[in-house]
Amino acid sequence: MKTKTNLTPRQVLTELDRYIIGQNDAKKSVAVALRNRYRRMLLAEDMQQEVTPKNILMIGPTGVGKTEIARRLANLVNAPFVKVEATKFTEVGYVGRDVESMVRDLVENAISLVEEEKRSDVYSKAYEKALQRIAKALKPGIKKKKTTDSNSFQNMFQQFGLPPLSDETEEETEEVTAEIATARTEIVEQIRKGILDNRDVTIQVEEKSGSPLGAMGGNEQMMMLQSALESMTPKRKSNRTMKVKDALKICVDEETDKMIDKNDVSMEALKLAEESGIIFIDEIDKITSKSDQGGQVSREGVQRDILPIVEGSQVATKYGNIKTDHVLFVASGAFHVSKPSDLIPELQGRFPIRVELDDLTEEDFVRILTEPNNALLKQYKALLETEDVVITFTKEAIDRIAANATKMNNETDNIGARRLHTILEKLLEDLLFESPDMPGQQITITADYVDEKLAHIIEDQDLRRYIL
Ligand SMILES: Nc1ncnc2c1ncn2[C@@H]1O[C@H](COP(=O)(O)OP(=O)(O)OP(=O)(O)O)[C@@H](O)[C@H]1O
Repeated sequence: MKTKTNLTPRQVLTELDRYIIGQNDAKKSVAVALRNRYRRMLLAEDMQQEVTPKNILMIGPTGVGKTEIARRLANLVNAPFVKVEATKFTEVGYVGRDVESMVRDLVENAISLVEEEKRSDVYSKAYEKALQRIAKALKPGIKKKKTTDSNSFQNMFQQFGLPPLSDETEEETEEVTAEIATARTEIVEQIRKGILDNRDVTIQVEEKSGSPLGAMGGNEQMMMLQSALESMTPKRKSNRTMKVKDALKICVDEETDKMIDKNDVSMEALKLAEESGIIFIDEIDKITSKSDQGGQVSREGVQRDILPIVEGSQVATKYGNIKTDHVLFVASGAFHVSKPSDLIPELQGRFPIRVELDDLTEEDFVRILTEPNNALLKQYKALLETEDVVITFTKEAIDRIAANATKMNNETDNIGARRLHTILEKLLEDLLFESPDMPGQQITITADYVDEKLAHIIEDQDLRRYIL
C-alpha cells in the first residue's frame, strides 16, 4: 500500500487548504504531528521508545472543521481513519476492553483500503477472465460429465454431522472446437461493447455464506477461528440466470477475489494501520469527571481504559495483533464545561499538542460555500445538472445564505458550518423536487429567491427551530 507519510508539513498544509477554510493553527498542528510520526519511525528503536508520540487535542465548538481536518489528513496520505465518540464507552453495557474496538475498527478500515487498492491492481485481468466465463456460458463447448470423489472437506463435514457444502459431486470437462473458440472470441467482443447487456445468461456463482458454524461472535480468539474457517471453507456454487451486464459484475468480483490473497491483505493492512493509522476521539471533554453525572460507567474509568491504547499497546484483532505505538490519536472536544486539565494527568500527557479552533464567521461561511474543492454550492449544482438543470448563485444570494446561517447560529444553537447544510437543503428543496420535470432550464438563485424561501421560516421562532 502506497502511503504518503513523508509529506512535508508545508505540503500537507497546502493540501488541507483546498478543503478547509481557516483553522490554520489546527491544520499546521496535524501537519507537524504527521511529520513527527514519520521522524519517530526513522529513529533507532531505543530512541523511539524515549520519544513519546505527539498526539493532538483539538479544542473548539461543534461544526468548525475538527473532524474534517483529521479526515482529510487521512485521505491525503492514504491512511486508515476512524472516528469514535468517547461517550459511547460510558454507555451502560460497555466494559473496559470494549475501547479496543476503536483499534479493531481502524484495522477494518485498513483492510478496505488495502483490498480496494489490490482490487484495482488486478481489475483488468479479472475483467478479461469474467468476459471469458460469460462467453463460455453463452457458447458452451461439448460437455462431458465425470463423477468425482467427494473431497476431503466433504468427508470432514459429514464426519461431524454437518450438512454437505455442495450438492454438486459432478465435474464437467468440455471439448472446445476451433469453431466454438472463434465464436466465443466474437462474443467476448460483443459483451465488451455492451451489445449483449440485456441477454439472459446462466452462470455458476458462488453463494455468499459465512462460517459453516454460523456466527460465533465472542472474543478475539473466536473471531480469528471463525475467519480462518471462513477462508478454508470451499464456497457453495449454484446456477443462476441473469442479464449479461449483471453477470459480468458478479464474475469480475469473483475473479478479483480469486486473485487476491487474503493473508497478504491482512498482513499489509495490519502494517498500514500500525504505521499510518489515525484515530479521532470526539467528545473527549465529556469523559472528564467534571461532566460525570453518575449512574453510568465511570467517565474517569473510560479514560483509564483508553490510556493504554494511546500509550501504545498490543490489541488482538481477527486479522492478528496490532501495536498502537505509532497510531496517531487526535482527540477533540468543545470543553465548555470542563477543561483539558480535568482529564486524568496521564492522558493529558499523551496529548501534548493543544490547538484551539475558531468560531466560524459570516465571511468564513461565504468561503465554505464556494471555495473548497467539494464546496457545498458546487455539490448542489452538480446534483441538479444530472437532471439537466443548471443553477447559478449570485454573489448577493451567497452573502444572504451566509448571513442567515450566522443569524440562526447566534439566535438558536451554534452548530457551525453544519447550519449551511440545513439551510441549503431547505432553500433548494423545491428545485430538487421539481428538477426532473424541467430539463434544459437555467435558474439563477438571487437574494430575493433566498428571502422568498427562507425569510418566513427564519422569522418564525417555532418553525425555525425544527426546520433550519
Ligand atoms: N473550516 C471549515 N471549512 C470547510 N468546511 C467546514 C469547516 N468547518 C466545518 N466544515 C463542514 O461542516 C461539517 C461539520 O464539520 P466537522 O465534522 O469537521 O465538525 P467538528 O468540528 O468535528 O464538530 P463535532 O465535534 O461536532 O464533530 C463538515 O461537512 C465540514 O465539511
